[in-house]
Amino acid sequence: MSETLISVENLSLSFPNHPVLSDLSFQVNRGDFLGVIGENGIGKTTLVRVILGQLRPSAGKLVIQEGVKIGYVPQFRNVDIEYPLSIKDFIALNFTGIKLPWLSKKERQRVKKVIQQVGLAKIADRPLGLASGGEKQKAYLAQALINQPDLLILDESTASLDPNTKKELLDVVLRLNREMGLTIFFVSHDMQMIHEYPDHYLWLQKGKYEFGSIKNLHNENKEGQYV
Ligand SMILES: Nc1ncnc2c1ncn2[C@@H]1O[C@H](COP(=O)(O)OP(=O)(O)OP(=O)(O)O)[C@@H](O)[C@H]1O
Repeated sequence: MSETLISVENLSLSFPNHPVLSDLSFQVNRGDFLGVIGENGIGKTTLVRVILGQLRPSAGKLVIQEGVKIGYVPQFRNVDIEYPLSIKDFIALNFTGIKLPWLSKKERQRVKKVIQQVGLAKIADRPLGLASGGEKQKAYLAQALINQPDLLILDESTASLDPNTKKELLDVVLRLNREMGLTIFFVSHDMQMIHEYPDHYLWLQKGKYEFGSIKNLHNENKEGQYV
């Protein structure tokens, strides 16, 4: 039986006078690639914040298996052209539990490894400020991988990237999923990407939701976009 990393049971969450998530139940198993879709304001980021422990459900529960490490890739935001750190140094910023002001040999090897995994080896010494949008987003992805997470959350991480760059980033994510068994929680508006990459989907809708295998996501919605 597959190992459950996140188990959500009858979860509801309301802000004052504003119900957002209602009676939600689903599971994320190790190795899943879950696509989370839904229109603006439906509660996708709110759900991510519950997983990250920043918000408490109003009812029901969300249980994360003990010891599960989470990596988080934010929405793309531009970095100033003057930003002084190299891509490599930027990625190393995310190490947790560093005891020394400089990196150990093991940590340097880890930085090298994630840089290779996301395909930035050739430009690792270039200032991050001079990198393209796609390269910057790969640097954020590498940062999220540095502490060897079990679960990677991508919250609209491909929004505002052009279609080819989006695909390139998701190809890297898919490889991490397939080859290393990294569990993916991919939040997106982009129905086409949801059809193409994930193996499961969670579709948040007003007062209801759908959860299941991607083959049950109806084809008539394939061209739909939630923008
Ligand atoms: N701290 C808060 N207090 C009150 N309302 C909030 C708070 N955070 C979010 N909301 C509201 O809850 C709803 C869900 O927001 P959320 O950011 O989860 O939506 P989303 O699906 O991620 O939307 P988007 O696709 O636009 O990012 C929105 O109406 C939002 O305004």
